[in-house]
Amino acid sequence: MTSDIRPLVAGNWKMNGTRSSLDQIRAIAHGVSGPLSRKLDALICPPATLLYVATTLTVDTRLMIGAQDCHQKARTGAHTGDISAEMIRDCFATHVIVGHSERRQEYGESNHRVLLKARAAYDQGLTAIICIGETREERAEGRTMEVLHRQLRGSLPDDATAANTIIAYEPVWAIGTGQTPRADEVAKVHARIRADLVARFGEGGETIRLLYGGSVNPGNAKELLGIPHVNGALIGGASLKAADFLSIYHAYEDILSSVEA
Ligand SMILES: O=C(CO)COP(=O)(O)O
Repeated sequence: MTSDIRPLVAGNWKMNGTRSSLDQIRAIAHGVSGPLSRKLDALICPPATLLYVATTLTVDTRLMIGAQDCHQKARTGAHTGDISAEMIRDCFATHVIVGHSERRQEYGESNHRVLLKARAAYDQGLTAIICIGETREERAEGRTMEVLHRQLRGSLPDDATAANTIIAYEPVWAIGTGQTPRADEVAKVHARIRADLVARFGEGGETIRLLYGGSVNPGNAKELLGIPHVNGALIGGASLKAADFLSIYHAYEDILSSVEA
């Protein structure tokens, strides 16, 4: 991690969570509202069905709530089944994930569509968490950096800033598999993403948060989150249980105190 960027621990609940899961949201909100919250942000992205109730439950806490996707049209229209950035804002959510590999794969979302979705998020004052990542095949062919460069160039609007954008590097082969890249590989990729952002956005690119996602769990969090240029995590499975999410969140206690020492 880089000491001058405030880290973020974020959970993506994907297609999980019903009303009975609200206890987990409550417990997470309680757990992230202690002294560590002065140095660290926390976000949960529940399914859209729980969005409004989740923001209502967490209104006076340090836990932020985000959505998992939005339509590329920011406000309203004839798009059956879709949710707009305006609707997300109307639920008092502050963030939205766009371009997750599950959406890129299941719905054929292109880089350009992801860019339009990010713009829709900006239009409504939301922070877009833009996901990029290589597949197992692309990695095996040694094309990781090329793929990430193309995704970054194609998915990020020209007016991306540290205030409206977070990048999540999620190797597709690491999602839900229990496999993660080695620490030196994550370090190399994040350094390249940072360099890419600085080349395009200048000084503004230096402070856009870079999250790592893919099989982050309480056992590997300290190692992954301590890597240079890793400014937090986007957690899938391990964010569903408050105890696991909070254990990852608390991995930052040691990391932040060693940075300060
Ligand atoms: O896709 C992810 C978060 O967006 C990562 O999922 P897992 O943590 O379950 O591997």
